[in-house]
Amino acid sequence: MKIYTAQQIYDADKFTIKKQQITSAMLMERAATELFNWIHERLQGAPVLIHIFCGIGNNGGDGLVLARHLQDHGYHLKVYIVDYSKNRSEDFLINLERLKERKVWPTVIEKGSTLPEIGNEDIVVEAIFGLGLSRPPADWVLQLFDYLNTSKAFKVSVDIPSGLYTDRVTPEQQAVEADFVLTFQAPKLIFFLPGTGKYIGNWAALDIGLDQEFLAGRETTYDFVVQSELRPLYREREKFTHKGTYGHSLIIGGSYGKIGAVHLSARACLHSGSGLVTAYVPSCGYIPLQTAIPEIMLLTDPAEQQIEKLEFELEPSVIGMGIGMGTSEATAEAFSAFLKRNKIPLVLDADALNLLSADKELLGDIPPGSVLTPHPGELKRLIGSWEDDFDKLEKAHAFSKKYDCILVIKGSHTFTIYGEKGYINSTGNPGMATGGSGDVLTGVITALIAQGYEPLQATVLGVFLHGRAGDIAASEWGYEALSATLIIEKMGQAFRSLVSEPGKTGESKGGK
Ligand SMILES: NC(=O)C1=CN([C@@H]2O[C@H](COP(=O)(O)OP(=O)(O)OC[C@H]3O[C@@H](n4cnc5c(N)ncnc54)[C@H](O)[C@@H]3O)[C@@H](O)[C@H]2O)[C@@H](O)CC1
Ligand SMILES: Nc1ncnc2c1ncn2[C@@H]1O[C@H](COP(=O)(O)OP(=O)(O)O)[C@@H](O)[C@H]1O
Ligand SMILES: [K+]
Repeated sequence: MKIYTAQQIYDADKFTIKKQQITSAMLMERAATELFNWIHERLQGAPVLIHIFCGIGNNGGDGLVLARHLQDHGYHLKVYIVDYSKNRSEDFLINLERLKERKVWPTVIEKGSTLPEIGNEDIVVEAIFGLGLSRPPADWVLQLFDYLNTSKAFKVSVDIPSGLYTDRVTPEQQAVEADFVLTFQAPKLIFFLPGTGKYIGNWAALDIGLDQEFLAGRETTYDFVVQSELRPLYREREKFTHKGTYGHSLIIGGSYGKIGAVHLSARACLHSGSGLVTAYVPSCGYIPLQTAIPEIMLLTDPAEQQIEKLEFELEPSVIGMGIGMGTSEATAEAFSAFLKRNKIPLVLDADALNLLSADKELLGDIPPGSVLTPHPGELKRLIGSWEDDFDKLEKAHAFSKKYDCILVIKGSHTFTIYGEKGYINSTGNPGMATGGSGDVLTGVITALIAQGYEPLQATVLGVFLHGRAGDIAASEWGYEALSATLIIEKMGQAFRSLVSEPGKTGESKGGK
């Protein structure tokens, strides 16, 4: 699902209006009718009080159309005009007249107005600012946002939470904290970034019939990856195949007290379809790993407690490395010498990333197309600190281009960055914020590369399946009890769901 910029949406509006020979007011009618249908379907005429706060632009116009439809269907409502400017849009004015024809007279809220009482059981719909916000709102408007935020009423934002920009974040940012955002046509990038996503409890994208051909023709930087896009990538196993068909993964890592990390990666790799899995660990890992996972093979470093040599004859299809490996001087030296010799594709995580951050020259030695999977702390060490999420993305793209690597920014919505492009993951849950879940991801991506998936496809698919397995595990165990091992156990179901379930598209988890 492409993520469009505000300008691309405005362009699509214009194109659609021209091609379908409709007026902009008709497009607004269509958009707001979708809003109404969504709400009506859920409320079914319930006698709840709905407060609708409208701005004076087209976002406010949507609010007015919604108010008219709710009024026509007998809902109990109060409508307000947040009068932050005298530049009313044409379609706002048309719809204000249409509402007044129904004898609904909105209350004007301006600087100094007493704000309306909102009950805990009421519903607030806010259509104050949409994509058009271009400068900080006036203080009294910000106070209104605060007032809405302190209310316990369920808050629905139209298109985006008022106060958020679509293409930047400001340090003083103040916005409506929406329980639900009903957004037009496609989700917006800000829904998925930690700094702005927290204003979005949940969201749904409403199809307002913008021209599909025009939209499909737009180049976008980001894609919100949904199941229907991944399904065609999935390679079914064929009958006359053998373990050699599905690659040999080598998992390198571990140190005294952190052998479990290799256990998790290797097991995840095994359960994600790698034909063969070997682990390379310090000698202290031999007995526990051999005992815990009989299906894998082991190579050991001569050193007992940490990796100090990193030499082996094996020629695996791919190497996943760094988990639990430590960053001691001896390990760093072995790692550096290994990188100079190695030509095999790499998936680098945890301490491999920390070692690269400590000596950035080593980044020149990683094979092109390698996958790096940092969590935010590791990312900061790799690319330096950032001012906000947009700055972070810019630096991540620059890093990926400079070192020709795939950068996986792990988080609530994991971003896979490769060159100019970014892929936003749609699966996963806060239960996965538990030690070892990243080690599992390393194993999953490694296994997919071993099976012949291109590294970028393997990464995007692996991140999705890892999150899906976490979601399946959470539905059974809840968030608190979720553990990395439980994620691995659900990998099979995650693969199966890719082919057997229809998959949701227009609606997703939010940031709260
Ligand atoms: N035909 C269309 O273009 C459609 C637009 N739609 C709605 O239109 C919205 C965009 O509408 P607009 O472009 O009118 O913009 P908004 O309604 O978001 O904002 C209103 C106007 O306020 C002004 N403004 C921006 N920041 C301000 C500030 N801090 N203080 C005071 N004034 C400020 C701007 O001039 C802006 O145009 C979308 O988010 C969506 O809700 C939908 O109705 C679908 C169709
Ligand atoms: N709140 C969350 N929502 C969705 N996924 C999450 C959340 N928190 C963590 N995850 C996922 O769990 C994994 C955690 O990785 P990481 O921090 O490296 O863990 P560890 O180092 O303990 O293995 C990542 O894939 C991340 O995307
Ligand atoms: K809004």
